[in-house]
Amino acid sequence: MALNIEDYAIIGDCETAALVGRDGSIDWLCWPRFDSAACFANLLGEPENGRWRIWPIDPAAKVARRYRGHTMILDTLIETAEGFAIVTDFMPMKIRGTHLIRLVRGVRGSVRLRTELVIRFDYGSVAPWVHRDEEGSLIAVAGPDLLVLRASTPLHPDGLTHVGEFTVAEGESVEFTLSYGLSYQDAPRAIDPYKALEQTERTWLAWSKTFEHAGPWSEAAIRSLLTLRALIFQPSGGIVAAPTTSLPERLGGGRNWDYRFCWLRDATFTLLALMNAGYVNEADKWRKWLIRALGGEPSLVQILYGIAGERRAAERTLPWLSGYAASQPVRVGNAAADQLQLDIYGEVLDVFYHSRRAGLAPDGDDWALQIELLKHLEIVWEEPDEGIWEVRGGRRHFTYSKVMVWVAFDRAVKSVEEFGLEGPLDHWRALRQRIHDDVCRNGFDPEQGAFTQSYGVKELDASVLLIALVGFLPPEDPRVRSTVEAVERELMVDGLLRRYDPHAGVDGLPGGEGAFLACSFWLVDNLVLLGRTDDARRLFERLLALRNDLGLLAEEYDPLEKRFVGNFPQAFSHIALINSAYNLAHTYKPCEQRSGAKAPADAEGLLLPR
Ligand SMILES: OC[C@H]1O[C@H](O[C@H]2O[C@H](CO)[C@@H](O)[C@H](O)[C@H]2O)[C@H](O)[C@@H](O)[C@@H]1O
Repeated sequence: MALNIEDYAIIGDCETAALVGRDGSIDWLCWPRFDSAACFANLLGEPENGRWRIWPIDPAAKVARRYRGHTMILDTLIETAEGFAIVTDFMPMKIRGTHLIRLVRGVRGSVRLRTELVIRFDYGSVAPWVHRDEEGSLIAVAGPDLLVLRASTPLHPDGLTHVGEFTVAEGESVEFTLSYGLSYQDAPRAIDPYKALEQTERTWLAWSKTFEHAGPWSEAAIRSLLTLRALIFQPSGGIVAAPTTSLPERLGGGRNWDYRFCWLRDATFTLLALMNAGYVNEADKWRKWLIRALGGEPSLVQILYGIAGERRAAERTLPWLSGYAASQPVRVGNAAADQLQLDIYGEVLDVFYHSRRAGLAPDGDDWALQIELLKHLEIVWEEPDEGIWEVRGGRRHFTYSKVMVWVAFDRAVKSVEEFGLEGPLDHWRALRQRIHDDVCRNGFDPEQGAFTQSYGVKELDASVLLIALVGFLPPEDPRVRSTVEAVERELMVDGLLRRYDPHAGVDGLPGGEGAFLACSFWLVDNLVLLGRTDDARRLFERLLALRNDLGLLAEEYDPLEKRFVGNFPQAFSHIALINSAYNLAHTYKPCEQRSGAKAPADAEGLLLPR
C-alpha cells in the first residue's frame, strides 16, 4: 500500500523521475522516460506491483529527510538506539546510461537495514526473469526491458522478490546501483556511484546557483524551481505536468488522470516562471519545442503532446492496478488531447511575445507560425470549448477561454507595435476590441458583480482570477475587485480556493475534489495587484505551510482530510508558487510583467534586494 502523497520525495535525471517514500520505498518509477511504463507501481497498487525498499530493521528508528542543498539528491537520516546512518538516493544525469543509485552510509554506531526489491515491468504486471551474470549482478529481463542491480551486499531470491540484510557501522558504506537497459542490447556497464554522486551534485548546484532571489521566500522558490527543472525532459525541452498518473483528485474517486504529457498551458506558465527566475536557456529550449510540436496544419494543434512532441495520447485503463487509496480507474494516456481549448492560443502567443522581449534570438519561424495560429483562431474563437479545466461534461463558452483569445490578439498587436513585425495590425486591433466587448458583455454578471465561469451562467470559477494577471482589465477596474471578492466568497473552503463547484455538473464527473492549489496562488497575485498586501502575505504563508517537509506540492489539497490529492509533484502548483513569491518579494513581478499593470507599492514601500 502506498503512503500519503505528502510522504513522497521526487528524485530524477531530467528524463524520468522516481518517488521515494518516507519509509525508504521507491514506489513509482517509469523508465527510461517519464511516459514509459512503470517498473515500480506500488504507488497505484500493491507491493507486488513493484517497489524497492531500504529501511532500518529497528521499528523504533526515527527517520527524517532532506534534499542535499539545492539539489535533487535525497538524504534520508535514520537514527536507532544503536546508531545513525544516511541513505542517499539520486539519479545521475545521463552518465553512460540511466541509473538509480542508493548509498547507505554509517555515521555513528551501527545500523542494521533490510532491502527488498520487487521489479514488475509494464506498470506492475510483468514479473521478469532474473538471473545473475558472471560478476554476480542481478539481471532482470522481460520483453524490451532490462534492469541490472549491482550491489555491494548480497541479495537473495524470496519468491518473486529479492531481499537482503546488512549492517553499516560508522565509516562503512553499502552501494546499490540499478541501471536500465534494453534487453536486446548489452547490459549497461557499471559506473562509479561516488563519481556519479559528485557529478550530480555539481550539476544541480551549478544550475541552482544562478536563480533570481525572492527575498524571504527564496528557499521556497528555489525548491519549486528545482522541481520544475526535474520535470523538463532534457533531450527535447518538453515539460511534463507531473511525473505521475492517476493520483486521485478525491481519495477513492474516479478523477484520476495521466499527467506525464506536455500541456501547452502548463509549460507556458512554467516557462514564464523560469524566465523570471533567470533561466533563459530552458525558456529557449521550450520555445523551440513548441515550434516543433506545433508544426503542421494549425487546425490540428493539440492542447497536450508527448514529451518529445508526439501527438498520440490514447487513454486506457490498467485494471490490474487497484489504484491509489483504491481510487479507480488507473488511467494512462489522456483523452483531453482531443479537446478544443481556446486558451492555449493566447498562452502560446504570450510565451513567444515574452521570449522576444527577453531577447531570445528570434529565428523567424515563430512569427510565421503565430500568424497561422491566429488565422485559425479567428475562425474558431466563437465556438464553445472544453476550457482550462478540460471538462468532460460538454463544451461551453468559458469566460477564461475567451479572455485568452483576447490575449492572443493583444500579444500579436504588441509584437507588431514593439518589434516591427508584419501585421495585419488594424485587423487584429479591431478583432481584439470585438473579443473584449464580447467578454465584458457576456461573461460578466452585474448581479453578482463578477465574471462567471461561462457566458450566461451564475457559477463562478477561479480561472477568472487570471483576467487582471494577463492584462485583460487593469486591477483598478471595479469589475476586477468585485470578481475577486465574489470568488473569495463563493469558492473558498478553509481559506483555500476550489477551481469551481464540482457539484454544479459542469465537468460531467461524479464526486468532488480538493482545493486547487494554483488557484489559491492566483488569488495571492490578485491581492498583490489590488494592494491587499497583508492578505496576500497571509494566504501565501498558509499555502507554503501546506508543502511537505521537502517543499513539494501536489495539484490539490483536501481540506477535510488535510492531505494532498492529485498528481505529484505538480508543475502548475509550483509555477504558481514561484510567481507569487516574486510578486510578493517585489523583485520581479510576473503579474506586472504579464498584465502591464503596476501593483501598488507595499505598505512599507520596501524593495527587497535582488
Ligand atoms: O480534472 C479534470 C482534468 O484534469 C486534468 O487536467 C488538469 O491538469 C492539466 C495538467 O496539469 C491542466 O492543464 C488542466 O488545466 C487541469 O484541469 C486532466 O488532464 C484532464 O484530462 C481532466 O479532464
